Amino acid sequence: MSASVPPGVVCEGSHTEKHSGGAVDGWLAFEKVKLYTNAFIVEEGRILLGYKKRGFGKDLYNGFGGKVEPQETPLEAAVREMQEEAGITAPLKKCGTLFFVCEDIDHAFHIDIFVADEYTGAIIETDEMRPGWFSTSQGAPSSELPPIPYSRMWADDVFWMPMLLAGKPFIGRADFVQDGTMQKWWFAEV
Ligand SMILES: Nc1nc2c([nH]c(=O)n2[C@H]2C[C@H](O)[C@@H](COP(=O)(O)OP(=O)(O)OP(=O)(O)O)O2)c(=O)[nH]1
Repeated sequence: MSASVPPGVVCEGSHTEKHSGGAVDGWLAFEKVKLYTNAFIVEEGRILLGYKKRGFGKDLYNGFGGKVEPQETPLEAAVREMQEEAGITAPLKKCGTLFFVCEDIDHAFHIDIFVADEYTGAIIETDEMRPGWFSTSQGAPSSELPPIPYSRMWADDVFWMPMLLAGKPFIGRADFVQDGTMQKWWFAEV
């Protein structure tokens, strides 16, 4: 199916809507868009997340990422951020794109999401992130790792993370109001 996608979401081919909802009809308005990255290591039934120690998204678990600098491609930025925030180098591949709008921030976030199934280097805690492994097989009694902590992640992640883990490319948008509530969302496989 290829029905229209939310404003800000770019979809060149066809897509299949997977999740949508929210308490309001309209999407939040935005003027400027800034480019960001977010990257994950997924290997052998586990995923590397970082507990964000400061700044935007403080106290939430997330992938490793940040702003794309003017001279960089999103892939270069994703590799750099992974090195800066977790100390490792990974052959990242793009797996999705997220458009994120916060009522109290003057720009929208275009976030390219990357994943790799291997890395080199030693994982380290940094000033920004405390990395840790989580089980990707939710509820599997044999796993010694904790399950993915969705209740301590951005509220939209539970919708697209299963597509990332299944290796299915995805797009989506989530709007948040000032108190941190997600007020509208839409996600699709592409
Ligand atoms: N999982 C998830 N990540 C999100 C959402 N919204 C959102 O901005 N992010 C990510 C994108 C970026 O990786 C990160 C925001 O970047 P940041 O605030 O760390 O960027 P920054 O400019 O401070 O970073 P830096 O370049 O200085 O390292 O949060 C979301 O809804 N879910």
